[in-house]
Amino acid sequence: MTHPRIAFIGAGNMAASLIGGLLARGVPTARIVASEPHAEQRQRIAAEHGIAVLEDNAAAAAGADIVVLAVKPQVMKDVCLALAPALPQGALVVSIAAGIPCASLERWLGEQAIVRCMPNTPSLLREGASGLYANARTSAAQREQAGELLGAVGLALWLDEEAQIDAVTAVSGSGPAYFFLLMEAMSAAGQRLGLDAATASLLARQTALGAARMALESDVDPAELRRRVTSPKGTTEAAINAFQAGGFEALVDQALHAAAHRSAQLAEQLGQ
Ligand SMILES: NC(=O)C1=CN([C@@H]2O[C@H](COP(=O)(O)OP(=O)(O)OC[C@H]3O[C@@H](n4cnc5c(N)ncnc54)[C@H](OP(=O)(O)O)[C@@H]3O)[C@@H](O)[C@H]2O)C=CC1
Ligand SMILES: O=C(O)[C@@H]1CCC=N1
Repeated sequence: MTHPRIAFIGAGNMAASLIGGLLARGVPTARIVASEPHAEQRQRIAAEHGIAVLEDNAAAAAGADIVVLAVKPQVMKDVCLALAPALPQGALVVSIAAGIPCASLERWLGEQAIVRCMPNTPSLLREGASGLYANARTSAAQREQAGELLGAVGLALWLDEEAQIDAVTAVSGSGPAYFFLLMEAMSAAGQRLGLDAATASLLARQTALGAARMALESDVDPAELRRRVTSPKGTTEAAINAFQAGGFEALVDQALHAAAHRSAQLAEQLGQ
């Protein structure tokens, strides 16, 4: 199988997760290159993953079949304007930036096949979840290429409308952080209840893994799985009642709306 040549522009947290996941899937190191302005980060990523990490974005993009834009939304315009003349003919651009719409990328890069996607960091373990949206210039073969790229590191779902990316960002793009927050809070509470830090943390993390696997691997929906843990007048009921008295569902709703709103706001602020 011939692997496409993939260039990552920006080698930060999300790029490193995708790179790690792709390599674990068997993509040869020689097919992946990245660029990154800071020498220390270049050396770290190169040493960790065994790929070439260059200083110059244009040099990294040269000869690439897929150029993944993995810089922060705040620098995306400048990066695109500088990169535009160096984009290889026929290359597919994949943007993972929160907020930045395809129309802005097209304005900065020129007439270009662009897939906008929202991945998440569990891609590193090939347990990622991404939503993808392709602009009108993207061919069927390029859509397939993008689907394979993100599908190699986890679940990759195509979206009907670009605006849905804001919701994907709120649910799964930012989502790992919510579960980490819950693990932190459960671990801290466990310690206050008398467990040592290592035991409380391990119990919280393993329980998250077990619950996630049950929710994904059984035919039973999470609400029923929760009911099966919740004995009438038992300990779980006491905990769930406390969550609900504190407005847990409303708080989750509020948090996800804040994330989606921030994604739309980034488009307004940075997409011009
Ligand atoms: N982190 C996540 O979980 C997710 C992030 N994303 C998106 O991925 C993108 C990257 O986020 P994340 O990885 O968290 O951020 P990071 O800051 O970790 O990564 C961005 C990288 O780009 C580098 N960079 C800065 N300026 C340039 C430039 N001009 N050319 C090339 N590289 C540059 C940064 O270097 P330096 O730090 O030295 O300035 C940094 O290493 C964002 O657009 C974000 O919205 C999407 C989904 C999930
Ligand atoms: O926090 C952020 O803006 C990025 C996008 C999704 C996850 N991290």
